[in-house]
Amino acid sequence: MTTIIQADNLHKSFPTTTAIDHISFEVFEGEVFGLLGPNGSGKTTLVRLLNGVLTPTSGRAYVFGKDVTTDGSWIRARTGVLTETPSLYERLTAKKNLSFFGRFYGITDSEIPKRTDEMLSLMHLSDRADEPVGGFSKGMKQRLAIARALMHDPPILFLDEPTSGLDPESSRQVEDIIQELASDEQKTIFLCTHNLSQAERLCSKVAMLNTGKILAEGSIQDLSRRLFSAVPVEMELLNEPSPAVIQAVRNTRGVTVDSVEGTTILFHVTDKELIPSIIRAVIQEGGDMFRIAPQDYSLEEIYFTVQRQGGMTV
Ligand SMILES: Nc1ncnc2c1ncn2[C@@H]1O[C@H](COP(=O)(O)OP(=O)(O)OP(=O)(O)O)[C@@H](O)[C@H]1O
Repeated sequence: MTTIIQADNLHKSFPTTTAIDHISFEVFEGEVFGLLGPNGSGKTTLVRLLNGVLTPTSGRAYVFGKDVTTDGSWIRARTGVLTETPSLYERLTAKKNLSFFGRFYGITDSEIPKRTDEMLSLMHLSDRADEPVGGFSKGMKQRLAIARALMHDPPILFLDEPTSGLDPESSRQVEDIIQELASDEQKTIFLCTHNLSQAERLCSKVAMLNTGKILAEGSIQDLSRRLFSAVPVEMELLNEPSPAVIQAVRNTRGVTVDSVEGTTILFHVTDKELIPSIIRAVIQEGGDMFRIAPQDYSLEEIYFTVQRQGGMTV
């Protein structure tokens, strides 16, 4: 796995606040990395540091191995940034907006029409290309702003709350685009969001930021394994389980039975890998297994547990 972004004890203080407090993390190529945190936790400051727009007070950060402090313009030529309030020229058409920003990014006049058409098509805006942006819906403006950030074909995209203020349908459309950019175009995506279910759908890894500190970082599976010592499992049988079947589940290593409700046994197991041995034990005792479902912890459960604990203890 190639490291694309690396922060090493990165720290940023303003005269009266510490915005980023000695954080370290890595983002790999093609990842959708979610930066989660409440308002004022330091997300925007971190994006600005990683793009070389702000200088760290101490510590280091590298993008493609280049130091953000000394190689900001080299880095910015390879990143696309969508800020929380994307500024588009309302009186210009979608096409003219993209052409304008394309020129700004140094795309040659001969390449601009092709690139503009590609971007409008990727964002499902081709049929509105010649209309002024002032008449666009919020969702359309947001897709155009993503297109703008992609004009120079950057391998990394920083998206700050890309679906804030959008209705569920437009949000889903933007999420689908983000997913396509990562899977089909191999873009590395750094997604700042408050939206936990969105992060759960999109991100391969998340970092939880609070008052400038990373409280936890990892994939959702990794975080749940580290936070919770057992996986909840629901096992449904065709008929009510016999005492022998219940005992067989109870006797399997790593299992704690919580309750038996009709045809369903609810239990916790210390490791998902023990599930096949539970299935074997039930079948051996003549249980007619109908369904077994290990329940994953949601990102919301993980997030609030981490916030309550003030960080990961393991
Ligand atoms: N230029 C600045 N000068 C002084 N303080 C700043 C500056 N920029 C950010 N801060 C402070 O740093 C902290 C982190 O702010 P930041 O904007 O990075 O948070 P955020 O997580 O992006 O918030 P939001 O979700 O509301 O956008 C806040 O306390 C903020 O007031």
